[in-house]
Amino acid sequence: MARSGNKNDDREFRVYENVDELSSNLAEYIAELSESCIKERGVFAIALSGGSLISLMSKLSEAPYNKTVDWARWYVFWADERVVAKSHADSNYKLVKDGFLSKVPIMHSHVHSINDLVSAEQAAEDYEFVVRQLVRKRVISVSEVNDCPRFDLILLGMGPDGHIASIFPNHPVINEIDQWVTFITDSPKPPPERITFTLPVINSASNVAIVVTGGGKAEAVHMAIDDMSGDCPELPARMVRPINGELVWFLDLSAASKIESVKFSE
Ligand SMILES: O=C(O)[C@H](O)[C@@H](O)[C@H](O)[C@H](O)COP(=O)(O)O
Repeated sequence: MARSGNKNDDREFRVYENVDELSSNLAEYIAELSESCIKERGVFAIALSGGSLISLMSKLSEAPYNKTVDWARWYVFWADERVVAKSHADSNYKLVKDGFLSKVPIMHSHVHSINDLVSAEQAAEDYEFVVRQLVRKRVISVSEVNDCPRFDLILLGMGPDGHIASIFPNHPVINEIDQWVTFITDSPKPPPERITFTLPVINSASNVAIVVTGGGKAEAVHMAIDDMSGDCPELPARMVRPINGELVWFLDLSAASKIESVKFSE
C-alpha cells in the first residue's frame, strides 16, 4: 500500500500506487470479509454497483480466490441497477455476469437481480420485497438500530460529481428515508431509469467500501472526505457514514491527490 490513514471518525483510507495494486488489495479485502462473515453467520450477503468497480474487483475470480472463497455461501445483490433488459449493454447485472459471476461458482438462486420486465417504480418495489424476504430468513441480517437490512458488504463506485449507487447530488432521493429501495427516472448519468438502495440501507451495512480511481475524481474525493468550512455540499459520497459499521475508501494516488485532512502513514 502506498499510504493508509484514518480520520478520527472511523473512516479508513487506503491509497495505492496504481490500479493493479488497488485491485489486488480489494480482492484480498473482499475475500477476508467473506471468510469472517461466513464463519460468523454462515453466509455472505454482498451488494455491488456498476461502473469500473467490477473490473477493479476482477482478481477475486482468479487464483487463489477462485478456489479458496466459499462461493456456495455467497448471496449477491445490487446496490443500484439501471432499468434495462438484463441482456442490455447498460445492465449492471450483465456487467457483473460477464466480468465476475460467469467465472465463479455462485449459485444462480443466490443471485438477486431486478425484475427487468416492469417499470422502474415497480422494479424498486419488487426488489425491496425480495430484500425483505431474505431479511426475514436472515440471509441478510438486520440492523438493531433501525430495522434496515444489514448487508455484510456494500461495494460502491463514485462518479466525478460525487454520486454513489444511483443517488445523485441535489436529487430528492438523497433524503429518502422511508424506502429501502427507490427509483429515479431522471438520472443525469445515462440511462435515466434506475433503482437504488437508499442512504439508510447503505449506512446500515456492516461494511461499506468506496472504490475510486483516476485524477478526474480527485476533486470529488476531496469534497467527500475533507472537512469543509461553511456550508457542506450535499454530496452523496460524503453522506456514506455507516451507523454501526466500517467504511473503507480504496483510492489510487491520482484519486487521492487532493485530500487535505487525512494523516497518512507509509
Ligand atoms: O450503475 C452505475 O452507474 C453506478 O453504480 C454508479 O454509482 C457507478 O458506480 C459510478 O458512476 C462510478 O462509475 P465509474 O467507476 O465507471 O466511474
